[in-house]
Amino acid sequence: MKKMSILNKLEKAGVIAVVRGKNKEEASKATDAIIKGGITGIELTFTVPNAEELIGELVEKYSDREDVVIGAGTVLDAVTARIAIMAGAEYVVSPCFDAETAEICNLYQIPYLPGCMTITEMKDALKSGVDIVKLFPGSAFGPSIIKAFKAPLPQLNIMPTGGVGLDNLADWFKAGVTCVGVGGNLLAPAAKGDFAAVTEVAKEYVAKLELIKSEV
Ligand SMILES: O=C[C@H](O)COP(=O)(O)O
Repeated sequence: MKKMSILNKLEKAGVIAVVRGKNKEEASKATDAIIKGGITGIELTFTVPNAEELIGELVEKYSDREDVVIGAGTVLDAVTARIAIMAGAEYVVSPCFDAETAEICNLYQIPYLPGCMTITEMKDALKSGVDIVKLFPGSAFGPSIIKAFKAPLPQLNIMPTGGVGLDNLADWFKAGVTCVGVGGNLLAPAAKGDFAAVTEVAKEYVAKLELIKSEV
């Protein structure tokens, strides 16, 4: 089943790179640099101008890479979700939960990862067929919150995003998250045009993740 396969790829990727950029070219080069560094989860955000074009290009470019999973981020409504899905996005991420976006993702059997901060939002997301919630912003809580959320909702898969970096990666995974979203801490050199540095930082995340997974 395609949806399950995408969810499995997200879990296996562990780190999902939240790609922003001032234009399509910067975001494209940053994505290539991240994948070159070994990170296989890409969330191409709709704050990038013409994001849907780039999603289509990236899906095509990495079509022979079974491990690479390319989704759309900062999707605020169902119209944008449909545009992203038609462009080839394999999953959809929002900063907040939107029931209509969940419906359109369910229609096409595409995983929807909405931003949630409360038990009520998480419960509503689960009832709408969501498989992984994005705890956003993760920096507002910290890893210790995972145990508290999972006490009443042990079935919840959580992807914290916002403030996740090399310094707290292990703590999040030890707390029981399914995967994490990482933006600024990974992509900072891209804004200065240093894509080789992005690759090096990505390699550090991959190495750390391997170590964490061998310990968890
Ligand atoms: O939507 C996600 C955020 O933009 C990523 O947050 P971050 O840059 O703190 O990792």
